Amino acid sequence: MMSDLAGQRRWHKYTPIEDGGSWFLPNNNHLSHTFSSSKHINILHIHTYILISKTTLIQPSTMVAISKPPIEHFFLKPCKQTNNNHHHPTSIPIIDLSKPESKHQLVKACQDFGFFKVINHQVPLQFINKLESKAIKFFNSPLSLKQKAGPPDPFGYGNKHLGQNGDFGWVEYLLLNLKHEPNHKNPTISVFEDNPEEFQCAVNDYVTAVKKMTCEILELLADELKLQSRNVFSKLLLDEQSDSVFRVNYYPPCPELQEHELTGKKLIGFGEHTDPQIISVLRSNNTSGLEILLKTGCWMSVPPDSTSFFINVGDSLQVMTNGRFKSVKHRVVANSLKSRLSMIYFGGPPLNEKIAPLPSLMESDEASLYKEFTWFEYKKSAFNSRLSDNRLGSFENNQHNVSS
Ligand SMILES: C=C1C[C@]23C[C@H]1CC[C@H]2[C@@]12CCC[C@@](C)(C(=O)O1)[C@H]2[C@@H]3C(=O)O
Ligand SMILES: O=C(O)CCC(=O)C(=O)O
Ligand SMILES: [Fe+2]
Repeated sequence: MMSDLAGQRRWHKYTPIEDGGSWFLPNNNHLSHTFSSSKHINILHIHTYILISKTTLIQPSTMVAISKPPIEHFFLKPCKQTNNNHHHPTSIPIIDLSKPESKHQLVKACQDFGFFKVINHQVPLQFINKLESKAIKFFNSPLSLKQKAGPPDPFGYGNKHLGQNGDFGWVEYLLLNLKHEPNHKNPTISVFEDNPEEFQCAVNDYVTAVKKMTCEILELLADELKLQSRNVFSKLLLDEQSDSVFRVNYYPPCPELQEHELTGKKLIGFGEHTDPQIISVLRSNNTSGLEILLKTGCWMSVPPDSTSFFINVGDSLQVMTNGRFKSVKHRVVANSLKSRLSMIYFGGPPLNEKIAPLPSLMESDEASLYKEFTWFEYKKSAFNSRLSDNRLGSFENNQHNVSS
């Protein structure tokens, strides 16, 4: 069967191939070639590319017939278990920062979920709103302009590609380096033509306030864990050399998704993963999408709240607490009608910092669950991994060498 695809103007849905699957093709003048179903090649990479790209050229040499509906590859498997069990409803822990006695709850949240919501946080609303409006302006500007700040290597503007290893998502983002490096200019700055410094200023104000709140939380945690000093965690973020990053994610609405939502299908915005750093602090607009993986193996949707912060334990904090705190798996599903904008501060240690369980936390006969490594080593390995990989796996101590 041959299909001539010349001159398609809109997204089109086809059902032309033997297995009866339907598939989508973007509006793309360069797709003026003939597809033949005799050349079946099942490459997910190409399927997804064809599905999601409204702007990217697809080289004729990579054109293949598609035997399955590409949009299917973006669908997430529905959860068989239910999380709205009426007897034991699961809800996200809410920590009121104006009540220091909440530190007990804070530790419990890090142990049970690796995730919690923070209210009464003292981060000035004006910083949040200013940065949010500048970010929205950026994402709403022409693609050609945004691309001047890309591709992310790893910093800069990214569109649908996540990391360097073929992960995709229905998302655009700005990834910015917060590490103090002489002569380092964030790649995005030049894109804000009217006043480039203003954007950097908005980022600095926001990050400074969020970092302050984050350090307070880390100190409450250290306190409650009875660690030798309150600043064991926070000093890593406050260090001049702290390797922290900042990210703004923009999930455009996906109208094509509407018909599929009726059947309960979900589209990947940002695939499941854990964050490698110590701690991640997220603020989003009021569009849902974020989900966390519960111990039951069930994904729970996090109700959005633009006035609060959502915090998750990163892999490094899991290691420093020898597994007491959990680096939670999370993901974002795309929305058919509303855009989601999230801003995330990833607090990381200096590159040369040794990441290991804190001695004062270990019981006398307790063995480290992890091999010794520096943040540099872990980060390098993380950036070479795929989004959903179990990145800590190769740093775990196995049964034979735990006693050492
Ligand atoms: C596939 C990816 C994409 C990674 C690296 C690797 C695995 C984990 C991803 C994140 C998740 C947390 C923020 C980030 C900045 C980080 O440190 O790890 C992300 C990074 C990227 O978006 O580039
Ligand atoms: O954009 C979001 O809401 C979360 C994205 C995320 O988990 C990340 O960037 O690491
Ligand atoms: Fe994340």
